[in-house]
Amino acid sequence: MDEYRAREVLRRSRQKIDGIDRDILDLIASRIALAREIAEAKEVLGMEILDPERELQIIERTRKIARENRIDENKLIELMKILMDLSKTEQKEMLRRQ
Ligand SMILES: O=C(O)C(=O)C[C@]1(C(=O)O)C=C[C@@H](O)C=C1
Repeated sequence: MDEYRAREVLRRSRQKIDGIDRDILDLIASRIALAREIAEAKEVLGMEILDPERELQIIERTRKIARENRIDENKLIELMKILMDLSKTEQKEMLRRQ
């Protein structure tokens, strides 16, 4: 790869990463919106916010996907735990405000 091409690859790849980051953040916002809906449903059903069995399913699925894509599984699981923590914080906040 010559220097001209390397600069082009850097520029284009960063542009794609910016688009992907935007999509990831939009998807996180959609995930949180769904968690808010779930909080309402759980309240009606008299269910706890925390569902350890569901969280375990999500973690196991993440582990599988990490392995298939050769991504550090502990890091990816950490990321999913952060997303689930975000949901729970939002859910608690939502129910507190009611
Ligand atoms: O699926 C649920 O019951 C949710 O409330 C969503 C969610 C999640 O973020 O994926 C959050 C908290 C629960 O402990 C399990 C999963």
